[in-house]
Amino acid sequence: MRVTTHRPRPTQAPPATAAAPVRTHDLSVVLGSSTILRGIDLTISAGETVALLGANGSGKSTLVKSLVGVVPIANGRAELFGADVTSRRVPWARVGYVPQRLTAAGGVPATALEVVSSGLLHGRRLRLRGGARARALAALDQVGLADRAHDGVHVFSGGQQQRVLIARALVREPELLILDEPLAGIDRRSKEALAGTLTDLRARGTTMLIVLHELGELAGLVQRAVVLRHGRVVHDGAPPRAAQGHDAAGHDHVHAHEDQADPGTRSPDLKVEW
Ligand SMILES: Nc1ncnc2c1ncn2[C@@H]1O[C@H](COP(=O)(O)OP(=O)(O)OP(=O)(O)O)[C@@H](O)[C@H]1O
Repeated sequence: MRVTTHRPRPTQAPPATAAAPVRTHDLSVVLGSSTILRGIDLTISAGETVALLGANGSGKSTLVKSLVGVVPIANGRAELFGADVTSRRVPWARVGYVPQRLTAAGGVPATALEVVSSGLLHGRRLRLRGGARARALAALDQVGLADRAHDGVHVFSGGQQQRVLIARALVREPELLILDEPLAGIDRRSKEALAGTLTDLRARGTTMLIVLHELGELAGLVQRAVVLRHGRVVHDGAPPRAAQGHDAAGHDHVHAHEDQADPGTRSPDLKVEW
């Protein structure tokens, strides 16, 4: 069943004066006694699709968490749509965020429609408005799960649960979508469905920041890659090509871990494996 009730997004470019969806300046994050991010300068303009890449522990999740205010900023600043993320001015209704490795079920029996509808609730709105059901169905349709709307998410596969959570972020029709490892641990069919969803969103002008371990199914979608190593940006530009043989069946995807890599002895071409 295809439900096509979502409202078309205007396609015209934002005014030249519009604040960038994401901007950081000299951003540093300290967790415990460790400096996790150092001097991050990053601007993402409206409509861009940016991959945030890097080895395990390089700071990717910490960076997106600092953008959505989940971890404190030690130095510098981060802004969403021109509003400092530590202020009350952030237009959260314009932002969708799906954290890493969160299941939709959470031990609570709920249907996919209920989980997605909850995305329309927030601090000041604890009751759903008219039209919420149609919007939730449309968001489920965007991730290819409209026909499973009334099924309990506890019976869904990991990939389907991930798609429900993405639908929960999409139901508010965010202008900025931040996804942390959306492809991790999901089956190939779900990956392809997700790639299709994100391609549609890009066509509608949604700005996307996607944390990825490797480009994989999203290689054709990503326009720009920001690569972190040891909490610093070491590349910001064209997406890298996959390492030779990385896509081959049987490749074991062994990746260097930041904690294990010794900067003094690392070979020059052991940059970040994706
Ligand atoms: N709450 C915390 N307290 C102390 N250190 C932390 C905390 N959270 C994360 N770290 C450390 O910060 C570093 C960066 O972690 P982060 O999760 O941002 O990396 P990542 O690039 O997203 O890795 P992965 O690809 O494995 O998800 C790691 O060394 C991690 O152990």
